[in-house]
Amino acid sequence: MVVDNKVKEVKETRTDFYQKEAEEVLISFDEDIEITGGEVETATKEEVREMPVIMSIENLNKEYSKGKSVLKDVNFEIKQGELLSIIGPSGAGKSTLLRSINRMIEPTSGKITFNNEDITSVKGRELRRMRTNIGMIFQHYNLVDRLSVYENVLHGTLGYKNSLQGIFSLYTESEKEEALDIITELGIEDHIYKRCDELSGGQKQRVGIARALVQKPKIILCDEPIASLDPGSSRVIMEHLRKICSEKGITVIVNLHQVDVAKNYSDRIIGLNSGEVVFNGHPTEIDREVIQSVYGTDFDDLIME
Ligand SMILES: Nc1ncnc2c1ncn2[C@@H]1O[C@H](COP(=O)(O)OP(=O)(O)OP(=O)(O)O)[C@@H](O)[C@H]1O
Repeated sequence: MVVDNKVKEVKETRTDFYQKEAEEVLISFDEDIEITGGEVETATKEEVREMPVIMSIENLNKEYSKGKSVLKDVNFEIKQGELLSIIGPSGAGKSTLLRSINRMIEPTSGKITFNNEDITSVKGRELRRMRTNIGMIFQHYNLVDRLSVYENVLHGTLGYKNSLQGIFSLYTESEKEEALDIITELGIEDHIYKRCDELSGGQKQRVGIARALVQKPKIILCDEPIASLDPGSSRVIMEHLRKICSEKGITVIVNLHQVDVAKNYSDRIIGLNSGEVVFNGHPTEIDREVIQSVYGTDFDDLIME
């Protein structure tokens, strides 16, 4: 009886949480939120269709524990040079999906093809080579706090070095020049010799982007890049990501909680609900009905056993 009451209480609390999240998404969708700023140039549906495919995800499944699928038969293509946002409620599987793309998380089954090469089970040197092509930025930045901005950015080149060069942080003149150019592009050149723990969140995230860029990636994965930032800093970060995509032709994939931000900056949006792709389309196709399907939840599925 005590256990039954506890389960009921947990169920009600979690149901309230997800209902509140869905309501907040709908409210922010209806309002003009500060983060989105002014007009942003994104690709039309036709332009996205014309972009070449850089990666294919086929029948991707992930189970952390046997029989409990977190990703369920996920299928979609990623285009070269698009900004693709992944939206969905907490626990939908956004991080799992993003981290499966560079194999930080091993999928349980399915296939990932990158530049026509099956990367689902590559190992060792091949896996490292594949990862140099895929940069990543994180919600909590993942920088080395006691090192300077410059050193953190130069760390992005480590994927190209042997372990001895890496240990002694041996960087070439051209790597240093390039890092400097990228730091300047991101507007953090005044802080170049500062330790990263002296920076604001928005500045730290720009260091994270610069570190990903020196890696010369073809794809940048961004796991909730603005979740810890205020609206002003969030806008700066989204504008940089948009620019990287439009001007450098790098594919940017962003996990986002804010539908209005996804709608404003993306060329395409994928909606995940309980590990399934329930929407894959152009931002202009997002309406209240789509939001309900992405954020509507079968609450019984969310109860921990
Ligand atoms: N390492 C892990 N071991 C076991 N279960 C996990 C692990 N990582 C995530 N999960 C579970 O997988 C599901 C999807 O989690 P994931 O973090 O991918 O979702 P998300 O959509 O990114 O959520 P959020 O928006 O809250 O970050 C959740 O139920 C989560 O509890």
